[in-house]
Amino acid sequence: MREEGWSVVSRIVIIGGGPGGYEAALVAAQLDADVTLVEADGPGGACVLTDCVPSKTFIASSEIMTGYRHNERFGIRSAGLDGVTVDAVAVNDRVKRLALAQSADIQAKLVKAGVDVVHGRARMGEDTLGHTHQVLITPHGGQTYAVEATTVLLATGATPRVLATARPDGDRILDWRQLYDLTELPSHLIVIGSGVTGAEFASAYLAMGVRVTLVSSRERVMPHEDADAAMAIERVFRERGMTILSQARGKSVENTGSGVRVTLGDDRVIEGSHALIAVGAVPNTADLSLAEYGVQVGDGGYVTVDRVSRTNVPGIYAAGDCTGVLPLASVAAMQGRIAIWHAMGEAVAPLRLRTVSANVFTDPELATVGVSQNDVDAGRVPARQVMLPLTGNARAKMADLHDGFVKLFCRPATGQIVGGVVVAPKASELILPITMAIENNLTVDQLAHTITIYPSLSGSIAEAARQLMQHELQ
Ligand SMILES: Cc1cc2nc3c(=O)[nH]c(=O)nc-3n(C[C@H](O)[C@H](O)[C@H](O)COP(=O)(O)OP(=O)(O)OC[C@H]3O[C@@H](n4cnc5c(N)ncnc54)[C@H](O)[C@@H]3O)c2cc1C
Ligand SMILES: NC(=O)c1ccc[n+]([C@@H]2O[C@H](COP(=O)([O-])OP(=O)(O)OC[C@H]3O[C@@H](n4cnc5c(N)ncnc54)[C@H](O)[C@@H]3O)[C@@H](O)[C@H]2O)c1
Repeated sequence: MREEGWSVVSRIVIIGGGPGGYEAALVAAQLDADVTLVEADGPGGACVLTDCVPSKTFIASSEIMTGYRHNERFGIRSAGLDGVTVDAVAVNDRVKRLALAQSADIQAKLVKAGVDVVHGRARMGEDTLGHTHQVLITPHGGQTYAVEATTVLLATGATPRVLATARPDGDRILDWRQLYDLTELPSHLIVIGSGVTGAEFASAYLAMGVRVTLVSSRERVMPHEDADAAMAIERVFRERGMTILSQARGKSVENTGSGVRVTLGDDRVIEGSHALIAVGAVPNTADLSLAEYGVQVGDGGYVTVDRVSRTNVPGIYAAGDCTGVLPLASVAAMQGRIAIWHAMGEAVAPLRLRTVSANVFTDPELATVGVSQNDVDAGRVPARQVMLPLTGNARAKMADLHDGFVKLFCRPATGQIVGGVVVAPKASELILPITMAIENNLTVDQLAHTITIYPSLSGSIAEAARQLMQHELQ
């Protein structure tokens, strides 16, 4: 804590107003720095305007449809899904309205904190080899001017990767940022790419009643996620009628005027009404004059940073998706805060990825934290583990949940919890106790002694811990 009356004035320029940039700006303002944030599209960045927030809002609408689909099983009779229609314009308007409102909230917060928010673009200027860095700022509709900054934070995010033979046209061939301009639901959506983005949209459109074909380049969907979890979710997708083409690559997509024709790597052709291209993202680092300034950029154009967000050039930091460290909003925000704390001489702990929890918002959801099955199987981390299906859980039975499980990993000798996976509705809310256990070095014994609500899905987390205790005694 600083003593009363102590203040620092420091010219900080932040390029990019997503979570990496705006959270950093708030920390800088709190520390009395003179801070300018330059954002091309709107406060909140792509996270709030086009990526994370809109997709989760769309998924919230799809969950309402899922509720209608299951009501008969609970003895609730309605006209069934026949009487339920999706007003695509209303759904998408809501998505865009909430995104803009969130962006406006962030703008207000930044202004109130004293951040100078510039709507425009910025890049590095001339390297004068002095103690400050020149940043060139071009406000929308204005003249370019230069600012000398003691600290620069690059937080420019990433953009959907484009396949040259399947360029999004905003009409029938779409990237995930163009989906919300559709005025009708697709009749048959072909999703190319089964990473987290592809899986989330495939799941949400399927729930909306859309016919979905998922083109998956690997043997299973979400190849970077826990294999048991990804296979459980793939099984649910198939049971609900999704067509999944495994080990298939989208080679080209053609807009035929009335639909799309997708040619796969093995020259098979599939037809649908629309195609969603979800084949990853590329960092927004090409237009920042980084090479001229000597800022090191690694494979794929990601800015190279250390665990306190420093680039190789003193005074220049980077945070978020432009660094490729772990493309999550939560990680971007922490990298940004760490950069400012470090730059302003505050006590700062280097970024720790060990306790970052992540969630895939499919139905059911998939949440993970800590060491993974791959780490254990490859012998990188010695661990004991248990995988407990939710089918035995009383609350799951009441809610008619058949798919899902809790998996826990702990140290063999001490029982210290080191990782976990939850596949369940709202797994994003259920992963927290495991995250807290890892963060605080708790053991399965301590977790098992925690009294949980009965009946509750979280009861299965304590139950999994109990099973690992029993295992220890054998
Ligand atoms: C479909 C989708 C869903 C996602 N869902 C989740 C989720 O549920 N949870 C989660 O944690 N993460 C999610 N993510 C990831 C998350 O959106 C990103 O990790 C996060 O946006 C990264 O924040 P950032 O600050 O690095 O960049 P961004 O949010 O991309 O913001 C960067 C901003 O910088 C601006 N910019 C770029 N260049 C310049 C320049 N030269 N001058 C001025 N401004 C510039 C850009 O216009 C952009 O607005 C999702 C991603 C996608 C694609
Ligand atoms: N809920 C969340 O937190 C959330 C949601 C979406 C994205 N994200 C973040 O964004 C990151 C990137 O995810 P993503 O899914 O956008 O990208 P990704 O790179 O993880 O997945 C893209 C997939 O497309 C495949 N692919 C590439 N070319 C293809 C082709 N021609 N045909 C078929 N498949 C092809 C790749 O093999 C890969 O599996 C994630 O790791 C995650 O951190 C997070």
